[in-house]
Formats: sequence, structure tokens, C-alpha cells
Amino acid sequence: MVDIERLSKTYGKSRGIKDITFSIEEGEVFGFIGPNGAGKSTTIRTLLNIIFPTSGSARIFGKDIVAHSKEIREGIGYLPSEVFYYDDMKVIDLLRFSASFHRCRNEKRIAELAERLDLDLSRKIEDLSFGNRKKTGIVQALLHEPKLLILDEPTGGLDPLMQNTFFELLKEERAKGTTIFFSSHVLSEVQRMCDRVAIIKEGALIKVETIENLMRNNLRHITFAVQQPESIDLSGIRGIVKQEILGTHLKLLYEGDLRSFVQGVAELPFSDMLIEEPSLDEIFLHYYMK
Ligand SMILES: Nc1ncnc2c1ncn2[C@@H]1O[C@H](COP(=O)(O)OP(=O)(O)OP(=O)(O)O)[C@@H](O)[C@H]1O
Repeated sequence: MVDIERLSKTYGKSRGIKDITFSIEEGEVFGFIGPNGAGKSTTIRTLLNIIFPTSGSARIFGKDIVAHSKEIREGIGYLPSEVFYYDDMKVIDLLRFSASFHRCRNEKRIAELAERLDLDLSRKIEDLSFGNRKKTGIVQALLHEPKLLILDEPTGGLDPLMQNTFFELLKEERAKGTTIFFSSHVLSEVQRMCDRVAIIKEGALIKVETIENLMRNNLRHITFAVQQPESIDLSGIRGIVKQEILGTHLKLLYEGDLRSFVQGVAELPFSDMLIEEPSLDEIFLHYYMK
């Protein structure tokens, strides 16, 4: 669906993205994560031919993004990170206008999506809150049932309930076979939705990995319930990345073999021990953001 090859974009002297290469398969939900300013929007805007690549190339639906941008756009639903609209239009008129570009006057779909997202179609754009503008953008991206959805920070401004509804909508799209590419700096939502993820930092791609593999590692949270946590001596145990005391609990972040850890702590005076998988946030911080 998407093939990016050594794509670079510089803004004059300032860094945008450098040598980005990855592909997205048909039907995949593909996450794009990285901190603010990493280059997510630059990559997406280059793919959509809103800005031109400095070097490198990319293909969407097998077509070059610069030479065939118009045809490509017909098959894409795009939600920009910040949505700007004609303020004096009503939501419904904007959506009809937008649908007309795709030659799809699907009033039923607009009404259904608006109802799901609790969006008032009769309001003027200028009276909408940031979150409601975002919802308008979501309806706009979904209304023509595109083959590929490109969503730049889609959940910003949506309250948690609305985020849930939004992810339900995405799941329905995925079930129809739609390919979804979305950027985020919220790892939990990437973890929840995506099959694979590309990690970008300072304009360069650090890793492309399945969520399953990212979660498969030797990092664990281990919590001991113990009367006097201060008296516990763990200096003989290798692999403790972090350690803190919270009341009668000693919390560790441990990386290594669990069997040797358990053998090492067997004689300690704890009353309980809990071993948990770390969140994607912690994995990310530990392995990729150092
Ligand atoms: N129009 C521009 N002119 C100059 N530099 C720019 C421009 N747009 C982006 N940049 C720079 O390119 C880099 C990548 O920015 P980009 O907006 O792509 O990051 P991002 O990952 O989308 O971040 P965020 O999560 O904050 O939106 C940053 O260093 C940014 O300052």
C-alpha cells in the first residue's frame, strides 16, 4: 500500500526527515510514533504531496507520490494534526463539499458517523471546540470509505469516551480491509490498535517492529510486599534497572533471566511478589529513547 524509500525533507537549513524507508502492507494498522518534532507530520505531508521531498521517493498504491498525487488522494482519507476549515461554513456543508471531491454524496454515511461521534452537523465551524473540529475531520476522512486512512495524531482533543468511539470506528474500518496509518505520541493507543509500528526520532527511523515483538523482551516490573523495604539488600542481583520504595512495597524494573532473579531473592523476607509486563511506554523509554 505504501512504499517509502530513503525519503528526506529539509526545510532550508532545518532538519525535517532523513532517509526514511519503510513499507505498509494492505490491511495493516501501522503506527508511527516519536516525540514532538521527530518528523511524523513531515513524513505524512510529504506522502500526501502537500510538501515536496528533498530526495528519495515513495509510492502509494504502487504509484509515485509526486507524479500521481491526484489519483492517490482519491483513495486516501486524511486527517491532519491540526484541522483548518472555512469558519463560516456549517459542518454539514463542509462535509458535503468534501464529499463532492470524491464524487460520493453519501448523506447516510455522514449522518451515521456524526451520530456515532456526537457531532452537531448544523453548527458553524467557527463555533466548534477543538475536539469537535477534530470530529469533523474524522468524518471527513472516513466518509468516502477510502482504501487507505492516514491519520496524523487523530485523538488529540478527544475526550476518553470519544477516543473509544473513534477506535471502534477504526476497528470497523480495519474489518473492512482498510489500511490504516496513524501517527501518535501516545504509546498505549498504538499498542491497542496497531499490528506494526515505526519509531522515529530526530528525523531518522529507529526501528520498524511488530507490537508483538516490541512487547517480547526481558523487561519486567517486579513488586515485593515487604514489612521493611529499606532493609532489603539487592546489591547481589544483576539486571535491576530501577528501584523505588512505596510504603510497604519495593518496586523494581528488572531486565534479565527471571529464573536466576527468583533464585536470588528466594531467601528475602517478602510476603508477596508480583511480576508484570512493562507498558510500551517503558519499553520505548528503556530501549529506544536513551
Ligand atoms: N514548515 C517548517 N519549516 C521549518 N521547519 C519545520 C517546518 N515544519 C516542520 N519543521 C521541523 O521539522 C522537524 C519535524 O517536524 P514535524 O512537525 O514533522 O514533527 P512531528 O513528529 O510531527 O512532531 P509533533 O508531534 O510535534 O507534530 C522539526 O524539527 C520541525 O521544527
